[in-house]
Amino acid sequence: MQLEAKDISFRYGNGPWLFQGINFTLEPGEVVGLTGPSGRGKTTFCKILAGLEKPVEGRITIGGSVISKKGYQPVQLVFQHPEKAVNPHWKMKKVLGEAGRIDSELLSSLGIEEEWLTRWPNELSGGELQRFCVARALGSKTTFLIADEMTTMLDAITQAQIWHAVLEIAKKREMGIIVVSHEAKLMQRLCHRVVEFK
Ligand SMILES: Nc1ncnc2c1ncn2[C@@H]1O[C@H](COP(=O)(O)OP(=O)(O)OP(=O)(O)O)[C@@H](O)[C@H]1O
Repeated sequence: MQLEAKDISFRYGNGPWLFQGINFTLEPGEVVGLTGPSGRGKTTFCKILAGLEKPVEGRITIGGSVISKKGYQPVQLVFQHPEKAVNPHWKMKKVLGEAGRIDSELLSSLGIEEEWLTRWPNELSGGELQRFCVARALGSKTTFLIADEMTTMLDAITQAQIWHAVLEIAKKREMGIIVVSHEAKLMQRLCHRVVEFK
């Protein structure tokens, strides 16, 4: 089922319009890049797609139906800074628990070591923590993943390992992905098409 944004307009409070009348679709299994200058509203648009921000106009649907606020959210978002996305008072096993049951194959494909599960978030490196955020976003009910600068702060090897694992899973599950990045080479390598936010 397709993820569809129809006639989306948004502004914060009474501020200027960030964007108006945006139409966008993402098919299952499709990898689409989102690029454009800083501050144009890419992250805001991603939040709207994931139901974290309400559009002023327009609607988001999956297979023609508005996504319910209750229960597991099928559109999952991973941001650049994992330390802002996890509860510092929860050990990693509990952090992962938010996604429901996570299979150990997924954890090992993301390079997550068993021993890390008993640690606190501040006992992991940024790259290690981000692997957990990716794993958490890939619960079995996720149908679309939004990667907003997901690997920007990581070294090339970690970046490659994470994307390899994510793309394998996406292929297996026919999951659609949005990649937000300023790195043209990464976009070229990963995406079927790229949309520019002007
Ligand atoms: N909660 C908020 N309240 C008011 N303004 C906001 C809020 N969040 C973001 N903005 C503003 O909205 C604009 C768009 O921000 P957004 O983060 O969506 O842009 P972006 O295209 O993702 O930028 P970047 O490429 O730098 O990440 C910016 O000018 C930002 O200052």
